[in-house]
Amino acid sequence: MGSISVDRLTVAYGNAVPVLRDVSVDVPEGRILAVTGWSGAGKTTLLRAMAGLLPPREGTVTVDGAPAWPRQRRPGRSVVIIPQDNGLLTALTAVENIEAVLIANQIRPGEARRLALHWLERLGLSAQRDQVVEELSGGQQQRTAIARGLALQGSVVLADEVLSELDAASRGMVLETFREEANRGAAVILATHDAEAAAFCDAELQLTGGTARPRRSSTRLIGMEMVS
Ligand SMILES: Nc1ncnc2c1ncn2[C@@H]1O[C@H](COP(=O)(O)OP(=O)(O)OP(=O)(O)O)[C@@H](O)[C@H]1O
Repeated sequence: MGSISVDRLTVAYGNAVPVLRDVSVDVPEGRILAVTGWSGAGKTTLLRAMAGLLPPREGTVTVDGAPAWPRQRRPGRSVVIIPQDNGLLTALTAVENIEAVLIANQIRPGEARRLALHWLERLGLSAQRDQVVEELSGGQQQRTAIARGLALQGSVVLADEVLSELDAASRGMVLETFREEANRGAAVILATHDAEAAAFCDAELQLTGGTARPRRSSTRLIGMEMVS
């Protein structure tokens, strides 16, 4: 159902030295890719380029066979990004945050409510559904953002450092939901510093270039069939 292909991708901010240089990776449907690397290595940059939010300087990103850039504004929810900073509206409740995004994506209000409640329950947040976000703990906010992203049922799911505030039990639950998403047919990409989470994934793309060593190859891939 979902696949993403990154081919010889180079991304830079303005005229600066590229953050990513010559990165290639394919994530077929049903697979989970971990994107690892030190702070500043370019994990968020890669996910944003995969989502079509940043233009390639060179190379391409292809989602389900279509170019990710320029980003399509047509209705549809093929690529979903769960951002590192959550991006929740703090004055709204957990359920309202999810409903608002679903309704903005052409889902009818009744169905949006049903889906929002389902995903909050799936992430262990039924008791928090009517609490405003600013009253939730960091980990509860992170799980709310994950529930909001998964409720969109994207064919490609990009999760940016979404485990950082979670205890071990919650991390396990979230990884299990990502596995279910992959089993549904999505391609899942998880940027993480967590070695255990990376080991749970089907393959790992380690970014080693960053801005500190821009002349070195940016990628190393562990996991055979994803090498392109
Ligand atoms: N909007 C921007 N404008 C200019 N430079 C940026 C911008 N966003 C990120 N960078 C730079 O790009 C590099 C990679 O940043 P990025 O956020 O992709 O790294 P990361 O691996 O996700 O880091 P972390 O693990 O700390 O989240 C950094 O040197 C950063 O300063």
